[in-house]
Amino acid sequence: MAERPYIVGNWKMNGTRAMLSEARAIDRAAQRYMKVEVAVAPPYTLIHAVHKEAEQIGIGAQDCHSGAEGAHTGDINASMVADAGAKFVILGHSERRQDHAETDELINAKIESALEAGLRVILCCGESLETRDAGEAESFVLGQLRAALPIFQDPADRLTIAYEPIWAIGTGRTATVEDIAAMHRAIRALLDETFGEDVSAKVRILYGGSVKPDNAREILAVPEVGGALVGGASLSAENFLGIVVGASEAEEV
Ligand SMILES: O=C[C@H](O)COP(=O)(O)O
Repeated sequence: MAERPYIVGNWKMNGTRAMLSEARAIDRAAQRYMKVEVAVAPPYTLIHAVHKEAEQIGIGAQDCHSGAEGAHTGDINASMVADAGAKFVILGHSERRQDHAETDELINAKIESALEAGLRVILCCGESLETRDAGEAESFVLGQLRAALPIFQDPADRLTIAYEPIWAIGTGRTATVEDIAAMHRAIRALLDETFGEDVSAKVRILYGGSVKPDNAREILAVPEVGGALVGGASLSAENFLGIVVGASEAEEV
């Protein structure tokens, strides 16, 4: 694996200031696992507070608006999350695509705006169960990525991909390691073809979907997997750090 494994906690719509103690615990413990890059994406309301607590971990946002400042009540743009302390933004998550009808076009506009604001992007992709059962998982996922990859001029520095099969998110059901490896290989081949192998090698591909302390090591030991995007298990420092430990152990194998 070219880079350190990257373990990112996506807190989704969870967390009040009471979560700051968890963030502090994650940050302090992360200093013991320097072979792993650790980050969290709190809700907008906590980005600045977590950023102020964090010495070791990276801080990101879960979304951003595609535009500059202006009359968009309730929206937050990329410069605003960067100003609050975020260094990356998660874009294209299936919950945004489903709950907010986000299209590839809108996601692309958000990517452009995030890159302009100096943010790194974690670009999510993943198929539904129907698509997988129809045998179209790979073409669907690669189609999602083909729509966005050409925007990245400097992918080595700016892009991380998160493959998250929708049917594995929050369900307790993970894809098999064979399925994960196969999809990650297909994504890698697309990155090689789009950017060339040297640049592609610097882009990590994360797996997301019910990653927990008890399955983290097995998933993260898959050579094609460069880390994990963790939802539910990132809400407790103990569970999240269990995954960081799994990543650290998988790295030593
Ligand atoms: O962004 C994280 C993913 O949606 C995975 O969520 P989960 O770990 O709760 O399944």
